[in-house]
Amino acid sequence: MLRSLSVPRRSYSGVLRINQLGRLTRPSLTGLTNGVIAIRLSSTATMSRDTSHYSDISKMKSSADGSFNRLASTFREFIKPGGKFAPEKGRYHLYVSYACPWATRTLIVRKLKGLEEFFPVTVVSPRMGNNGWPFSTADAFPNADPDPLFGSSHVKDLYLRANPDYEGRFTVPFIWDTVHNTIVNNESSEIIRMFNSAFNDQLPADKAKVDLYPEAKRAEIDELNEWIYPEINNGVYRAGFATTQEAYEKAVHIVFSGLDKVEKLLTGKDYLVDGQLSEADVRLWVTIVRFDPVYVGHFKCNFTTIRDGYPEINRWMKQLYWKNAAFKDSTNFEHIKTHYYWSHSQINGTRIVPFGPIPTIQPL
Ligand SMILES: N[C@@H](CCC(=O)N[C@@H](CS)C(=O)NCC(=O)O)C(=O)O
Repeated sequence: MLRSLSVPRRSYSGVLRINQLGRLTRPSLTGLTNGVIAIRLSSTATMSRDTSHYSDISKMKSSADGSFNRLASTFREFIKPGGKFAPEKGRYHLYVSYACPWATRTLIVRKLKGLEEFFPVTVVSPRMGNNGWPFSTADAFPNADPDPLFGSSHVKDLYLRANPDYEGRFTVPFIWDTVHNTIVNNESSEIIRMFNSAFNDQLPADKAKVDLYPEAKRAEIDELNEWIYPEINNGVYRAGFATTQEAYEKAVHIVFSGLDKVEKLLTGKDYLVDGQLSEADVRLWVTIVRFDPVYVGHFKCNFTTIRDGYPEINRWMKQLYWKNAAFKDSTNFEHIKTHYYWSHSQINGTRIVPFGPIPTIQPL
């Protein structure tokens, strides 16, 4: 496709880069008149600014003491009636990875709330290389999709389309708005809150009444989220991405003391907050289901496994997986295992994906 574009100088002065499949990713320049150049548009044309320090996770810097600190998400708008982003069918799109726990939160809640038609989903390939998350057109993988909106080759192309000056990591999940052609929100904890309530008046009664953050239980849920996120959800990453022995040991002890607390909380109970499924379960579950297949080995969280060391957590996890399709259908162990073991070459240089555990999740 050949198009004329007016582009600022810096966007065509970028260096040549080779993507993970060995392809040249600089757009080819075919003419230049008065600042208007003809660019043979490849889907990578939007990414000529050098953003490799954000897209390549193997080059991610840790803090001076060797600990991992997650950057805050930056697109933080809300879908709400009367707002810039109104709750409308056919308007939004959800981009996810099956591998990513934060993205899996959004898939689970989307399904629990029956929002499939409001948020069509695109799944990236699990092999995150030096350009970040690829779509299937750049890296074919079973159950990965092409980008249906723009034919982008990588998630980063969409971030730079939304904001050419974007500074930050190119993360999933995120919601794309086809009216303003931008990212509405890339923070899963906020996306699941929107899913929980913003579309209720357009949903059938049985789905509208599903409430994962009920008024009466909010204080209890907030209190759980407050320690489960740093100690467990992000805790496993802090153990796995630590670059000193000291930072790792500190982080891994926090993970297991968090799990000990959860084991006590779940004893004899089906849900964290008495009697009902809430967002606290969803937020914890996505980490627990990855624990034995990935975090025990890859992130060195190996004091014990969930199946051997935490019978109550294991029972809770299996029940949700085997009895609730929203959980099982949002989980793809092939994507999960491949992503972590393949993508973090700073931790697993051979990129070998372990065969076990067998089974990946135990039967009920
Ligand atoms: N705060 C974000 C975190 C999302 C996130 O870190 N996603 C990871 C995958 S699990 C990602 O896309 N990382 C890409 C990168 O850091 O380059 C959320 O909860 O939505």
